Amino acid sequence: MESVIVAIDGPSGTGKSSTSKAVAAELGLSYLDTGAQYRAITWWMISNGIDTTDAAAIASASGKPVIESGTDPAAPTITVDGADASGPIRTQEVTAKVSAVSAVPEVRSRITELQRSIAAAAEKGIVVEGRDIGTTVLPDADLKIFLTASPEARAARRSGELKGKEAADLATTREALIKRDAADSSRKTSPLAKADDAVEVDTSDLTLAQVIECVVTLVEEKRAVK
Ligand SMILES: Nc1ncnc2c1ncn2[C@@H]1O[C@H](COP(=O)(O)OP(=O)(O)OP(=O)(O)O)[C@@H](O)[C@H]1O
Ligand SMILES: Nc1ccn([C@H]2C[C@H](O)[C@@H](COP(=O)(O)O)O2)c(=O)n1
Repeated sequence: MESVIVAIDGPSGTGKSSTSKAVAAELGLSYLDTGAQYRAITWWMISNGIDTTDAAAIASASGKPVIESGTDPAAPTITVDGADASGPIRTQEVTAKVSAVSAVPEVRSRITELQRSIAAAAEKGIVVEGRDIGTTVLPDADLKIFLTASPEARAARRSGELKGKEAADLATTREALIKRDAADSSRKTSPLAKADDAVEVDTSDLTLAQVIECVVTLVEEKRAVK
């Protein structure tokens, strides 16, 4: 079977990670969570005392951390300077600061290069999820999907996830999602955007299983005509 490259983009909480992992596992493909890489570099900046509001300081430190991503969809990994970063990158502090760090052009060019080399090394193909995969990172992807969902649906999903941990009420969660999407969509360098040739899937009223089935079908259709 020929290798296939699938780009899945969309705002926060639309189901990119859950869908991409499941589709990759079902089709025997690799999986890359590019948001985890931006979170990892943000965590490194915070841990190393870099002011995350100072774009020049972020730019000059951006080449320092060594970020590695494991692409097995059953057990994706992320390390920074050899240490497991999968827990620390999910804190509210990282979530609040990741948009500012990922807007710095030097950060984006470094992480984009890393993403392209990982995709090129995936022999059977890969599902890569993020914000600018179809537009900038892999503009020649075989299939581009843009997932959307209403802010209400996305906030409800996130609140369900956070229950008992760093729980916030629904309205606060909704506002935080909207604020992060606005920052990610309005930055100058490769903003969150739908590629012209992407297939848009509104997941608001679909179960996760339905979204997975829809994307698997789209990949299989692409493979059949390759
Ligand atoms: N169609 C769906 N119906 C109900 N819940 C869903 C659906 N898709 C995803 N979820 C749930 O919503 C939450 C967010 O999903 P996921 O992390 O995959 O989104 P995401 O787009 O990758 O978000 P982010 O960009 O913030 O990482 C998870 O708890 C997931 O199980
Ligand atoms: N291709 C990407 C992926 C992610 N980012 C930034 C913007 C997001 O707010 C942040 C965290 O992503 P998440 O873990 O929520 O998917 O990372 C980006 O700029 N480009």
